[in-house]
Amino acid sequence: MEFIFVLMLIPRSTYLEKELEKRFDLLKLWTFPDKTQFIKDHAESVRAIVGSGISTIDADLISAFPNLEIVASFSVGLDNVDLELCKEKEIRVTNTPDVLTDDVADLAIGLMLAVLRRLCESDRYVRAGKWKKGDYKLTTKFTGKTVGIIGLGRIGQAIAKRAEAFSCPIAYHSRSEKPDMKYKYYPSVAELAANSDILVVACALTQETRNIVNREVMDALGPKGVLINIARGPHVDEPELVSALVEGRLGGAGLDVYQNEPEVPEELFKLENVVLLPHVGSGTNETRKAMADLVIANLEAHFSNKPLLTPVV
Ligand SMILES: O=CC(=O)O
Repeated sequence: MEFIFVLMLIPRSTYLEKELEKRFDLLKLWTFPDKTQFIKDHAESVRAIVGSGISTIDADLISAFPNLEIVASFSVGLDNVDLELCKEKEIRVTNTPDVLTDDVADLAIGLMLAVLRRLCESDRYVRAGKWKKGDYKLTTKFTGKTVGIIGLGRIGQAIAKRAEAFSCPIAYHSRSEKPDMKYKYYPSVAELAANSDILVVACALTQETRNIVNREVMDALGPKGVLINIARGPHVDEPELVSALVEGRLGGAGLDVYQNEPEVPEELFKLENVVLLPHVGSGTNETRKAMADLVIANLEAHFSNKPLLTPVV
């Protein structure tokens, strides 16, 4: 497909870049030192933007390209895209659901095990030669713990299925009860937290779910409770989380996402009951390739006037 200008905002996948280059005229924003000049020069030509889940696609960016037809995001989350404006301007939006569900759910379970069984800390113990001086301390059992999930969408359900294999009772909170689900529903997040050993954030980030894990929720989870966040940093009141962990009001946390990535509150670096990952939920070779293929398939469908594979708008 020649002379279709596609703008990629940040480098996320060399495979995606190469495959896009085979099919479109790819413009890589990060390679242009003067972004304002770049936008002036290419305002009329850009017909597609490839987003990434972490790059902001707001009113300013959208309005800078009057011939923009589609935003194809290399992510499932679209909280960084102004969806309302896209709707208004009839700009199509796609994301990459399903293909990353397993990886993100696997990682959530990995974080639960890592926090409760202190996997990272005991690895550091061996590497530092401390084992020769004595055994590592006892940790906390995972099997059978009650797992509370905020958001029982695709990823929430995949986490529930995996946790069930560890004999964990499952409970959840979502906007409304899902009658076809056998898990216990709590209409409030604080109630869910009070009745869970491990609380997992697995919902989309929206105005309603921003700071859904606040001080009240952390206090309800309590000094033995563990918070896992594989969704988005702004779901959690981060300064409150740091205080709760530092003061021992919360038992531990496994985090893949933060409010201001790649910044991570340094107070957390000292805590053994915290496992910190650099936003790698979908970060496997297999899944990132599948996500890239889906981005490309959506763009190809759009520019061949075929139905989009994973349309959101
Ligand atoms: O965070 C990653 C995604 O939304 O896919």
